[in-house]
Amino acid sequence: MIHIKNLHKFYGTGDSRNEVLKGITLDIRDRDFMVILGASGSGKSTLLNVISGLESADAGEVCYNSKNICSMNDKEMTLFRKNAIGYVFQQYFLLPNLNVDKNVKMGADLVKNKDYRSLIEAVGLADKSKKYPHELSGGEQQRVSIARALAKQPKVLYLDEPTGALDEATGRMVLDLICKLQKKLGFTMVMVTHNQNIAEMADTVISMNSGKIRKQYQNDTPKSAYQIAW
Ligand SMILES: Nc1ncnc2c1ncn2[C@@H]1O[C@H](COP(=O)(O)OP(=O)(O)OP(=O)(O)O)[C@@H](O)[C@H]1O
Repeated sequence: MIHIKNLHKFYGTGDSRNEVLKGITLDIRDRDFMVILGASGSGKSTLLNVISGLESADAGEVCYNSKNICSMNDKEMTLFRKNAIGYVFQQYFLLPNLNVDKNVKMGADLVKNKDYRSLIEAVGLADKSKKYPHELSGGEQQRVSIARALAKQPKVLYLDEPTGALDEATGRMVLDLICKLQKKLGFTMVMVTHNQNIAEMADTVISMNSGKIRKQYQNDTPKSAYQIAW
């Protein structure tokens, strides 16, 4: 369980000081698939970055199993991110001079996971494991970045617009894959997206506006990537 309590985040100083998170309180259940929706600039990515430990909070708490990451020092935070968290972004951030196998191995090596090749297989790229990122399509590169994130065996996977750079058919395929892997491996998943239709796939949906949560609801029967409109 992740407990987020009265979280505040500011950017800038003086007259240009901007409160981007205005007291967010939220619980994320283990194994939940949570989608965060909201207009551009509402604070979705900032919330994701703060609760995943990529950015610091200015006030409030983010507790993983009762441990508040906001009071961790740099060393503790690095260890926490390494051991507990996986990230997938709209840009794939693959290393261009490493092939698929080596890109995924990079994630696996952080936690000494010897079984990372099963993930390359799970994302359907076993036959392309010797290819370099520039030899792959966008959807294939995103699948590599998902395999790399999961090779760390994270307890929570944070995704920021993972289908933002993909066409509809590829986006559906990537979402379907992520959801199947979540069911199989049992991690918690929090995804930021502009695409309101994707919210129908989630267990829990958060809607943000001007740095606050305006709406939160559960889907009793989440849809699959092939059942939603796009
Ligand atoms: N590093 C930063 N420095 C200053 N302001 C920032 C920084 N990052 C974000 N902001 C501001 O914080 C606000 C929220 O940004 P954020 O990226 O969290 O919104 P978002 O809802 O994810 O938007 P989008 O959907 O367009 O990605 C915006 O007004 C943005 O300009």
